[in-house]
Amino acid sequence: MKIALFGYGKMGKMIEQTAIKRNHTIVAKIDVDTKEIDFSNIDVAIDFSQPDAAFENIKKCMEHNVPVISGTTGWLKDYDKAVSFCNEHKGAFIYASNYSLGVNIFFELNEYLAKMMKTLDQYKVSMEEIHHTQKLDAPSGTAITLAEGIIKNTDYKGWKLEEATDGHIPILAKRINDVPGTHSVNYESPVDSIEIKHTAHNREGFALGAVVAAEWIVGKTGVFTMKDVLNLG
Ligand SMILES: NC(=O)C1=CN([C@@H]2O[C@H](COP(=O)(O)OP(=O)(O)OC[C@H]3O[C@@H](n4cnc5c(N)ncnc54)[C@H](OP(=O)(O)O)[C@@H]3O)[C@@H](O)[C@H]2O)C=CC1
Ligand SMILES: O=C(O)C1=N[C@H](C(=O)O)C[C@H](O)C1
Repeated sequence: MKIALFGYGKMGKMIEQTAIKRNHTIVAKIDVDTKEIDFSNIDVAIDFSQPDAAFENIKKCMEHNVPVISGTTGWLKDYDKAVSFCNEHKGAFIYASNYSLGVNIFFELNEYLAKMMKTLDQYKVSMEEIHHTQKLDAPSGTAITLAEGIIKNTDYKGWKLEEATDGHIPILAKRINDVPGTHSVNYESPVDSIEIKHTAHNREGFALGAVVAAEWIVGKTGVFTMKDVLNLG
């Protein structure tokens, strides 16, 4: 496949390595200064750029009928607009807050646990995410997906950064040098606690998942998720 990378930072570079190992070709590396893009030579675009750049990049690809894999976080206020735009242009689009297989299994586990905890009022949930200090958004996209998975299956009304007492899930976002991404969900009662945790050791899992999603989407039309790609039901 001929892949265009929107964003050639930490993730763009890792995706390039993974794509080449899987016999794909990187035909474009696009950043904020790129003036012209030859969309006729692109099979699929992968966007790991910045929160304020992602939506415009995604729309540009859809306008030119190029399927888009979106990994950038922190732009989700525009997600519904991206879905409408994709449908209007009969495009193909996947957004995932986290492309790693392990985190997508963790998402399923989180929802299963939330269903079991729904009626157990003695347990209070909280979440923690830890990332490197260059990260622009907080909480992480993955933490938001985890919170949404709990909210969907319990009576929690929403999430809040740090302290939360009024039916919201508190999320603590920590920034520590070089941490690729750690997420934990904790249920605390007066007598015990239950914690589930995912720790990324490096960025390879994110990159592999994004390339697998790119391979999967070519030739399809519609808006999909990693559940579709990984057949997680
Ligand atoms: N979904 C997932 O699985 C994962 C998602 N992410 C997300 O991916 C995004 C990128 O992460 P990461 O690679 O670590 O970040 P980096 O900051 O290392 O890379 C982002 C790159 O995007 C470039 N950029 C800025 N503006 C534009 C633009 N308009 N078009 C194209 N590129 C642009 C930046 O260039 P410059 O430096 O010159 O500004 C930079 O090179 C983040 O939102 C992060 O949260 C990260 C890991 C996994
Ligand atoms: O910025 C990062 O690095 C990461 N961002 C994603 C997120 O916001 O959840 C995924 C991963 O945790 C790494």
